[in-house]
Parts: sequence; C-alpha cells; structure tokens
Amino acid sequence: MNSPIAIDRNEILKRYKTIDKYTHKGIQGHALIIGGSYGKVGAVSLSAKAALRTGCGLTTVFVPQCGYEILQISVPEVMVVTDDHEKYISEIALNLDVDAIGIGPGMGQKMATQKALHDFLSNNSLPLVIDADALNILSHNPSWIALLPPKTILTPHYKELERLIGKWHSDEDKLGKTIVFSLVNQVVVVMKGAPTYIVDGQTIYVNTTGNAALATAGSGDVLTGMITSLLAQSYKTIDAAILGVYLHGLTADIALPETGYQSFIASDIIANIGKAYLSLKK
Ligand SMILES: NC(=O)C1=CN([C@@H]2O[C@H](COP(=O)(O)OP(=O)(O)OC[C@H]3O[C@@H](n4cnc5c(N)ncnc54)[C@H](O)[C@@H]3O)[C@@H](O)[C@H]2O)[C@@H](O)CC1
Ligand SMILES: Nc1ncnc2c1ncn2[C@@H]1O[C@H](COP(=O)(O)OP(=O)(O)O)[C@@H](O)[C@H]1O
Ligand SMILES: [Mg+2]
Repeated sequence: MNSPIAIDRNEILKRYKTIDKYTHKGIQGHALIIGGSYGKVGAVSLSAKAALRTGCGLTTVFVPQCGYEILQISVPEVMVVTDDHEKYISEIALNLDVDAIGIGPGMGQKMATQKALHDFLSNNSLPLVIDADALNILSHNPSWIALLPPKTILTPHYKELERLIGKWHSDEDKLGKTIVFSLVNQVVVVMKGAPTYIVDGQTIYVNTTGNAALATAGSGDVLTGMITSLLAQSYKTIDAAILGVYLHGLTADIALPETGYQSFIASDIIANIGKAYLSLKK
C-alpha cells in the first residue's frame, strides 16, 4: 500500500485555478443537486448554497414538490425543478444543460426513489458526486454501481462506507478494502472522517485541514455541494475532490476562534468558504 499524500497548501496551490477576468456565469459551470424529501429539504438547501459559494456560475436543484417554496425562499439564487411527487423523488425527469451533478443529500430511500435513481444512472453520463441516501441505495443494489460513469466521486462517512464495502477489522483493512472497491469500480472514494482520506485506486491522499467542529448535521451535505461545484467548474475529478475536502476543512479552522467547537454549524462552513479561498492567495 502506498503511503498517503498529505493534502496541504502546496498540494492545493498546484491544483487551484484563479478566475479569468472575462468569465461569465454561462461558462463558470452549472451544478445540479438532486435530493431532498419531506423533512430533509434542508440538506439540499445546504448543498446548493455551498455549490454557489464555491464558485459555479449557475446552480439548479431537483427536489420533491414539498421543496419548491423552501428552496425558492431560502436560496433565491438557485433554480428549482420539482418531481411530480409531493414528499419524495419518484422520477428524475430533467432537460437541463448542466456540467456536474451531486445526488443523494436528504433524498430518502423509498422504493420509488430507488427506481428513480436506477433510471437516472442508466441514462446519465455527466460527472457525478454520490452522497448519503444515493450511497445507501447503491449498497442495497450493488449491481447498479456499474452504472456510474468512470471517476464518479463517492463521499461516504464510515457508516455509509461499511454499508458499501462491508465490515473491516482494522484501519489498514478498511483502507485496503476501499482501494479494492475504488479499483474494481473505477471510482474515487472520499472516506469522510477525522481525518478524511481520498482513495483514487492505489493513490491515497489524507487531508490536513478540519477539526471536530465539523461533527455537526449537514456538514457532509455542504461538502457534496462544494465538490459538485468544483466539478462543474471543470476541475479534474481528483482535483475537485482534493480541493473540496481541503477548503471544507479550512472553513472550520478559520471559524474556530470565533465559534468554538460547539456552536459551529454547517451554515458556518458556507459562510467561511470565501475566507478559505482568500487564504490561498496569501
Ligand atoms: N438538515 C437536513 O436536512 C439534514 C439531512 N441529513 C440527511 O439525512 C440522511 C441520513 O444521513 P445520516 O448520515 O444522518 O444517517 P446514516 O444512518 O447514514 O448515518 C448515521 C449513523 O452512522 C453512524 N456513524 C458511524 N460512523 C460515522 C461517521 N464517521 N460519521 C457519521 N456517522 C457515523 C452514526 O452514529 C449514526 O448511527 C441523509 O440523506 C442526509 O443527507 C443529514 O445530513 C443531517 C441534516
Ligand atoms: N471530528 C471531526 N474532525 C474533522 N472532520 C469531521 C469530524 N467529524 C465530522 N467531520 C467531517 O464532517 C463531515 C460529516 O459528513 P456527514 O457525516 O455526511 O454529515 P451530514 O450527513 O450530516 O451532512 C465530513 O466531511 C467529515 O469528514
Ligand atoms: Mg452525510
């Protein structure tokens, strides 16, 4: 097993792209976030806000009907497309020109939603981030993993990872099983935790930012929006995963002196993305 490469400032500055003075929203990337269900529309709201703050030009969400007004009011910058069903996603019918898609936050695992995910994956070839319930649905239906475009990014926390790869008996075994999973399925796995590892086949990265303030509801939903936004902005898959994880952690390091560990919430990640970007320029 290769030893992990530290995701530090040097590693980031090799990958970070500055913004072209003449860019416009039409070429700055269009991110789509698919997710939400009754009572968990907030997850999509967090993802979508994070996508915007990470710099894509346009963001659209696809949510059940119960998410329509919530999204239009909570994030007016976002465009909203709704499913036919009121409380959960039942069919992902879209005719949109987007550059990258993040799917899963708050989505639930109803049978109709599972079928909708299957049909969506069968027809999709755009760059993808798979999170939360979309990961859990794949764990229930492992043959569907073959439908993912090569280099899809999966963002499991350890429980979600266990559902995907099975139980492990040591940290080394966990990493080994994840490497095999990444190689067999040609996917990039962001193993969220303290610290977060990124597994791209035999190449392993370990993040150096972040702290226990991130142990709060919605912080993974925010990460999904950030990585999807970077993919939409044409970052290479591995660069989007690395930069997303680094900036996400950096927001918590920047905020900590003001919030402490306890009062930090997922919205504070979003509020500090700007400072995290600015700190790359110093
Ligand atoms: N405001 C919202 O709408 C929110 C919606 N959320 C959504 O709620 C759904 C369920 O997600 P959950 O992750 O809560 O449920 P899961 O059941 O997938 O994971 C939580 C369980 O995993 C365990 N666990 C073990 N190791 C862990 C680790 N390293 N990190 C996190 N958990 C670990 C926890 O103790 C807990 O029992 C998802 O769709 C998610 O996107 C959550 O993100 C919370 C916020
Ligand atoms: N103690 C910790 N130290 C560093 N990062 C953490 C810690 N706890 C959680 N995180 C980070 O917070 C995020 C949690 O994601 P997740 O469990 O999916 O949250 P949610 O589903 O509530 O949005 C991950 O990026 C994880 O690495
Ligand atoms: Mg999560």
